[in-house]
Amino acid sequence: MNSIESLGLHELTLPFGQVRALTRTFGLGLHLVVGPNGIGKTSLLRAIAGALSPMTGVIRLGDVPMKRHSDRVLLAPGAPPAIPWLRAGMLIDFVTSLYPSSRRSLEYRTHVLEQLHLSHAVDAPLGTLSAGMAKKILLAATLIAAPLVMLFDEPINEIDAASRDVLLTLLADYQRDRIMLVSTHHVDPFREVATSMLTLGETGVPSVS
Ligand SMILES: Nc1ncnc2c1ncn2[C@@H]1O[C@H](COP(=O)(O)OP(=O)(O)OP(=O)(O)O)[C@@H](O)[C@H]1O
Repeated sequence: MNSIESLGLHELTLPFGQVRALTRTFGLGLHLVVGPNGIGKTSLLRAIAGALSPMTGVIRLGDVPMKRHSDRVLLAPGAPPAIPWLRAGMLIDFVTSLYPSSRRSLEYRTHVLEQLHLSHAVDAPLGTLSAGMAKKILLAATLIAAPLVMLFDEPINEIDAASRDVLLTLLADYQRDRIMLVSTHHVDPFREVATSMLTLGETGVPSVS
């Protein structure tokens, strides 16, 4: 699978956690990354996003090193940047402005914000948002920027059940034309939408569906 629509990890070893000589290919769809605390799930997502340099190994999108495709990958991190005065909507608009070739329409932006009950939160400074609202802002920015590779670090931590269901629906809409990696400790909510599951710290790589 060497088309642009495949994300390949080749003998990847990371400086933190226990990712050692990991080889794996992800196609279109949603892939779970699971494993115990500290094993290296976040580090793996950060490496794919270009925020952490591997010790050894290569990450490729199709045949090309991922670092030459920085406009095609975005990580929704676990927590917002420490810029408390920044209005949430400005963060969304700045992030999405970096993805001109993939970002979605204003109608979709409005749809996502309404569905996640964020319409009023966009005017609030990040530092005044609850953890759950801040998490939803980060998720919304990624969903609206919509690059080929979307990475979500523990996306359903902190968010309420209704928002979780909305998020799962929004993610399902991208199953056919995006490569999504989701790190999580909660597999069950994703069973319907997940294509595969990578379990770090185990030799086997069980399939979800
Ligand atoms: N910048 C850093 N400097 C030093 N150690 C780090 C750094 N980033 C991560 N680590 C360490 O690397 C290990 C893996 O961290 P990582 O956050 O990737 O794990 P994780 O699997 O996502 O854990 P959790 O499930 O608790 O979120 C941890 O022991 C962590 O303390």
